[in-house]
Amino acid sequence: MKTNLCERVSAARSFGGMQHRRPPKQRVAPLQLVTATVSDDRFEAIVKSSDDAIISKTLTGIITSWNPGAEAIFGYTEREMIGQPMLRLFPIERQDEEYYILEKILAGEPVSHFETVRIHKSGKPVHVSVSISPLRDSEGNIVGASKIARDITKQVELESAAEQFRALVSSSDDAIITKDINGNICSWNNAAQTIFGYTEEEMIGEPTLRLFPEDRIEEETFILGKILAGEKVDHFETVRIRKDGKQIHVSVTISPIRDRHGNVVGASKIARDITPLRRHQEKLEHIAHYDGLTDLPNRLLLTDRLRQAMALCKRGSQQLAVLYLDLDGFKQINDTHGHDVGDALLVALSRRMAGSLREADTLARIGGDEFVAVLMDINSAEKLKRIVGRILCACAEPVMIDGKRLEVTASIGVTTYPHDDADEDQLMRHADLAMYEAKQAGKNRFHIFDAFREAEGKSRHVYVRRLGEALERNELLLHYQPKINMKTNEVVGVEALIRWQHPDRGLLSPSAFLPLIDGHSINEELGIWVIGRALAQMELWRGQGICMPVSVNLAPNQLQDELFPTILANMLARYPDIDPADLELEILETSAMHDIDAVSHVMQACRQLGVQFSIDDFGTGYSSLTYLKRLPAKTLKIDQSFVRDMLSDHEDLAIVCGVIGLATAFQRKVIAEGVESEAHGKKLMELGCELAQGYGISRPMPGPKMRQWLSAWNANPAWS
Ligand SMILES: Nc1nc2c(ncn2[C@@H]2O[C@H](COP(=O)(O)OP(=O)(O)OP(=O)(O)O)[C@@H](O)[C@H]2O)c(=O)[nH]1
Repeated sequence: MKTNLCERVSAARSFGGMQHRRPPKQRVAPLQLVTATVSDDRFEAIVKSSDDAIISKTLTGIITSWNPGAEAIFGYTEREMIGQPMLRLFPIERQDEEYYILEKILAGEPVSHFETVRIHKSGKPVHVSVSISPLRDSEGNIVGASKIARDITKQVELESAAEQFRALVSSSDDAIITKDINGNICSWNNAAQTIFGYTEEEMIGEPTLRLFPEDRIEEETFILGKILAGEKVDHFETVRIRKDGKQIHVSVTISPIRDRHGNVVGASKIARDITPLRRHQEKLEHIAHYDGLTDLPNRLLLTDRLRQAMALCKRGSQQLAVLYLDLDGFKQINDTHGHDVGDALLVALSRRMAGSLREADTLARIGGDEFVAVLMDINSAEKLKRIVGRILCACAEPVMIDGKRLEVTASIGVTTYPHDDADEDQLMRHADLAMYEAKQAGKNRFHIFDAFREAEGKSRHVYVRRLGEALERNELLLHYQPKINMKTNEVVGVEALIRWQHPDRGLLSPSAFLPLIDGHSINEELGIWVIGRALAQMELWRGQGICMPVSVNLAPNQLQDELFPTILANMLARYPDIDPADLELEILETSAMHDIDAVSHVMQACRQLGVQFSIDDFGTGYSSLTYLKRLPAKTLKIDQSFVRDMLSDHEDLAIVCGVIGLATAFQRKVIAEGVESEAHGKKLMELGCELAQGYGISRPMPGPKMRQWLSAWNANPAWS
């Protein structure tokens, strides 16, 4: 091609040389003058009114005529172009075309519908289709050329755009499909073939429904409805079926196709295969919601499922159970056999446990060797216990791993909803607390969370605050219950008992508020307050000539407080006239047993101050004799529960006898609480217990009433 072009160029140049031999002023006649046959006004009118450029030029390429069409296409006026070389319109890279054209013309040959590019006066390219014919004089000599050029820029641009579009469609990774208004496919690109597996031949004219899974057929109605309404369906994620039957996830955008009147005549659809993306998402979601080792739901999914289950329960008035399970002795397995064996055991046990649950239940692994199960539709305690028992068995059965027989057990905490009316986090926390209790109780068992106790716990802080206020507002007071020697009828002392004069609820006995602050430090505060108030009362009575021992109850933790003896010493120092031996501190048998070393140490320090001790509720704490020996208590108080029933219950009577025997053996005094009748008193004296306290003698009374009571008692002794 290149050689041809060169040849064309050199031929044209030599032709150009020939032109130079003509006289320079010789002018080529205008087209209309040299055309022998058509030279009338009509011809000129046609030329002038033509939309095409009609131009004539000499054999040297000099323009000799230029019609308005040429002006419209190339931008130059006739005046600007007459006498100018035709080359002025040629882009540099196409200038050799002029030589080629002139060569053809010189050879008497026309150039037909030659599509090329010329330059508009503005510098913009103009696409033209040119036809060039030789112009001859009357003798038939070729004297020039006539050229008709049609502006085809728009057409070329359209074709180019269409071409680009075709390239785009065929190289797209997205399926690009068009369909008619009936849903039949009109075009199908390469990517559509790749994505759906069908060739163009197989799909043209076919309904797009062929790609729809059966359960999604109605989507086509929805899509067509939108399209007919002139609306677009944007990034609609759905599922389609490949030729090989496999399901694929696609994101489709469907737009209406309109004719030039604006009527919707079909739809174009761009479908992207998002199956890998979806799989990836599913994988990520799985990782986010399932435990990597056991493939059980993790805490996140569990919380979600529990929330749904709770909503279901609320609607259907059913009950669910949350089980918090922790394996017993799992660390030992890891330590002895290695982590991998531990892992294998976790997997084996989680399968077993899951197998012992029902379809609707959920088992989740929430960490190390901890699992949570949500059991649905638990309508009886028996059913719950049966399932929990099954899980315990599933865990306790040996597992063979790598020829090793491994055995663990599980501790399970249980709570039920809505009985335990908490949110999902609290339910798990409650089950966890119950699991801890199961561990404490010896493992390989379950413990059911006590929602009632928890409710009490909630009101506890309210009580603590309220009791603090009660102390400040002087709402607390002491009542005193006499203790007598039944044999001598002598009043041997009184026990100070706390009361709360509640502004709304009236006079409250300790059982109404002390259990609610059990374990809280306000207990010790109250204990100190009681001692202070009792000492003040003793001082008052002394002024009235009443001198008798007063016993007060110590808070359980007071005996573990090393500072207590110092506090007590300071209090006693404020009442120098009171004999410390008249102050008796009553301690609970159960709290004294808690830390025998510390307790006996504090008791000894208090004894040094001169105060006495008695052990309250004796018989309820199963103290060992060794403990009893170590506690420097002068008196044992027989718990009222034994005393009250000893007349009818042989076992209680045996305990009362036992305590009296112990007191005698250890040379302690013994006093019976809960003496309600004369018969009780007589029996106790028979058994060797002379000291007594109870409703049969007197109810507790305010301090100011004591004087009156004492004189009445002395005047009328009930025991003889
Ligand atoms: N093999 C294995 N061990 C784990 C994994 N996650 C946590 N652990 C171990 O599991 C043990 C769980 O601790 P504990 O529950 O206190 O151990 P335990 O012996 O069962 O103690 P108790 O519950 O009091 O009976 C720890 O030793 C953890 O290191 C795990 O994914 N695989």
